Amino acid sequence: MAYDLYVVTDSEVGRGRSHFDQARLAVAGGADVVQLRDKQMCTADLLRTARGIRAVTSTAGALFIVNDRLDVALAAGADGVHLGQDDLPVEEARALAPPGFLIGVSVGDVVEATTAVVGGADYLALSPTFSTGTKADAGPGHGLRTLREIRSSVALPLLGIGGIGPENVAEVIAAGADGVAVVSAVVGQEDAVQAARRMKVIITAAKADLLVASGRLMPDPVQP
Ligand SMILES: Cc1ncc(COP(=O)(O)OP(=O)(O)O)c(N)n1
Ligand SMILES: Cc1ncsc1CCOP(=O)(O)O
Ligand SMILES: [Mg+2]
Repeated sequence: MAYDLYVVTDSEVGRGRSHFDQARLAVAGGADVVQLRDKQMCTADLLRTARGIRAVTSTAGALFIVNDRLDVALAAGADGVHLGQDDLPVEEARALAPPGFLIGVSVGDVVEATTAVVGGADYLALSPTFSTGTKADAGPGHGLRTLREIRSSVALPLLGIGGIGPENVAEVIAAGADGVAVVSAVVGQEDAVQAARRMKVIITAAKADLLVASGRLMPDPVQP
């Protein structure tokens, strides 16, 4: 399961585009995962939107995650749900979800990370990794030292989220993240497809650098 580039939709940052259009552009640019995140829509609209994004992500071979709402995720046939520390506890979601349904959990330290693992999480997101203007209540960034600590404590896929863009994504991967979740770096850009492609290129190169450094991949030969 690839989590390299995980794009979260946002009605305020998304330049007036619908969640569906943000998702369509994200997958056209190579996003591996799309999350529908909306705190304002009524449940019926959220479900209609989720069904549309389910279709476009399935066609593209990308994963589809719904933020907060296990009920909507299940009704739309999403691949999973993302839960924060104040949302439905992961063990409750696990008990309700069918086998194979993905549950992601936001964590801020090693204790929250190990608790989420015990509760049955499938992936973790260090939230926020850096400070961000996109989520008003996100608080200060936990930073790369915390990311490294979590990486060395848990084996689950680990994402960075918050304040990540082309300028710092390679550092986040080098610190041990399996991928990054972004809002403004993709859906906030005028050319969201190109922005996603650029992020993917940087992530892929950063992962290749790590493999070379670990001796598991031969470097490209230097051209004469
Ligand atoms: C991939 C990912 N990581 C973190 C979050 C934040 O979740 P949460 O802390 O529950 O905050 P809200 O997004 O619900 O405001 C996320 N949504 N996705
Ligand atoms: C949804 C969310 N959860 C933690 S930070 C964040 C917003 C990240 O937005 P950006 O990528 O624009 O910093
Ligand atoms: Mg939440």
